[in-house]
Amino acid sequence: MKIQELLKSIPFHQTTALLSDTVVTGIEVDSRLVRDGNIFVCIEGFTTDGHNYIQDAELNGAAAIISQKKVTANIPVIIVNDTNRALAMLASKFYQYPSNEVTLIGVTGTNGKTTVTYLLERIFQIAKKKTGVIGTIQMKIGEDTYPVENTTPNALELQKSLRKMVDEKVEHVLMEVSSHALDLGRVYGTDYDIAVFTNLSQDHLDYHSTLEDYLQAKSLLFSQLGNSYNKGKPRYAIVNQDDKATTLLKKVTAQPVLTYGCKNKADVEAKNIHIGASGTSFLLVTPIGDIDINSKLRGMFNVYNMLAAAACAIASNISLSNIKLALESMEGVSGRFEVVEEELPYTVIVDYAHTPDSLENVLQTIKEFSENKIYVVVGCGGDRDRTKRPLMANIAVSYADYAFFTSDNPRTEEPYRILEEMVDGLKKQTAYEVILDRKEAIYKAIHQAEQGDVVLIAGKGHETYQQIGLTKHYFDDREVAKQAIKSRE
Ligand SMILES: CC(=O)N[C@H]1[C@@H](OP(=O)(O)OP(=O)(O)OC[C@H]2O[C@@H](n3ccc(=O)[nH]c3=O)[C@H](O)[C@@H]2O)O[C@H](CO)[C@@H](O)[C@@H]1O[C@H](C)C(=O)N[C@@H](C)C(=O)N[C@H](CCC(=O)O)C(=O)O
Ligand SMILES: Nc1ncnc2c1ncn2[C@@H]1O[C@H](COP(=O)(O)OP(=O)(O)OP(=O)(O)O)[C@@H](O)[C@H]1O
Ligand SMILES: N[C@H](CCC[C@H](N)C(=O)O)C(=O)O
Ligand SMILES: [Mg+2]
Repeated sequence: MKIQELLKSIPFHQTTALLSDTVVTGIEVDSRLVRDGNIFVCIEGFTTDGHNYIQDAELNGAAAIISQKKVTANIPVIIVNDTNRALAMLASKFYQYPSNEVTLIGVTGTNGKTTVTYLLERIFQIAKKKTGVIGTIQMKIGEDTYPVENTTPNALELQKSLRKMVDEKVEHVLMEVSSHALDLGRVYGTDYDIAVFTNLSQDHLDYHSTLEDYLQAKSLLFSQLGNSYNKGKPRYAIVNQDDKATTLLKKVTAQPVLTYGCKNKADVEAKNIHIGASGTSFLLVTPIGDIDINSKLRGMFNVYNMLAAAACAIASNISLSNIKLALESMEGVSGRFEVVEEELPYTVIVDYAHTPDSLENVLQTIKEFSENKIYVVVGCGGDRDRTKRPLMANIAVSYADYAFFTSDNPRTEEPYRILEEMVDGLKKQTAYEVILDRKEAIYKAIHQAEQGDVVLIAGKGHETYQQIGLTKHYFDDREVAKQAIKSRE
């Protein structure tokens, strides 16, 4: 694409040199990956500043620089107010607005995003639509999977991935949209057909200064809904009527709203809810009719996830019978309430609960069906919201009979300090121990379990690493749990 054509996507900019008829061969944000004819976009990061690498980019053959500062270079420099936003606009144009060519569903909220996207994947697969998924676990195109760094990729990766999906005939894309992504403009210029909100509770207060700030970031998905390029498509906002944050989301969206809930009157509701040890049943009440659902997913929080997915499916013209078939055939999501081995005298569950609210939900669910003691193995991530540490520790001991506090990705923090911050906040004398090494903690918990006990290993779910310092060491809670179970025999 000619550079003049590409630059039409960022109308207000200044150039330091007259631009030739240069053909842009690609866009790059990492100077080390720049190739001949690429334009290099300088991003101010959290660790370093892309503006420091302009010379590297030049040496690697960059054709032009997009900068938000006055810089000197031997190639044209295009100055914009905000390079993050410019990147999103340029990438959307370079990849020819792929979000206009698929039905794009964005899911945001503190908990349940991954679960809702996989419920939707199942629903659209049952309805014989080719799907793509972008989220915490991986990126998926049909059945092909690709590793990811972030829950929501940066704008460049996102537009590239969406184009690949269009090329591979994907019709419905289900993607998680994190608050970081919304705040950093990773999804500007992306045209969502449906925006879904799960819930809001405390997380990420390291990044967002207050809960209001965090909500404001999440609300961008709703205020941006339908403000993009293709004006022809119907769009919907799907919101949780039982969550206070929904009031703001309804205000900021200009699109029709479909509500779901169990407590307050909503368009899509669950009635006669029964939460059992092996699954959940309820009557799904919707504007297009009512239908009984018998799901293998456990916990009240999963009723909410199923309602969010069902509301979204209804907005996408999927029949109730297909919704039922999909919800009932869903076995679960990797690392979410995953029972490690069936047929044991005790139960071992691996779950991705890494926020106070999710930990409480999952422990509440276990408490409802457990016959005996509950053991919990849990930690808190390093370089992340410190205020959730004492909250999670208190929740762990108030539901479990015994807690093992252990490492969960200490990253660049001193691992022991994180655990100290957890236990220092404990409000009552209680039964717990601190075991720094996660494998040792899992072994000890599993070795103590007796008939009818439940061991919950929380926080890492599907993750296959333990990050200590800057190094990710291979670690899978499910594999370690299996080894611990075997070592008892
Ligand atoms: C805080 C944050 O969002 N960081 C993201 C950011 O990294 P960074 O700010 O550290 O980038 P940096 O290293 O300072 O580099 C700045 C710029 O200089 C460039 N550079 C750097 C070196 C060089 O030699 N040449 C060069 O050009 C880099 O390519 C970059 O463009 O940009 C990277 C590339 O896009 C991201 O992978 C990285 O996410 C890190 C891994 C991260 O942990 N992010 C978390 C907090 C996050 O975003 N999480 C949310 C999910 C949260 C949830 O809902 O639970 C997510 O969406 O994943
Ligand atoms: N609707 C919900 N409400 C509260 N807790 C939930 C809900 N759904 C799932 N959980 C809990 O949160 C954990 C994470 O679920 P999930 O991965 O679906 O959320 P997520 O929003 O994608 O998280 P992340 O922000 O890490 O991407 C689950 O393992 C479960 O313990
Ligand atoms: N998306 C979340 C995942 C947290 C998972 C937990 N295992 C941790 O490392 O804190 C984050 O990056 O904050
Ligand atoms: Mg997720």
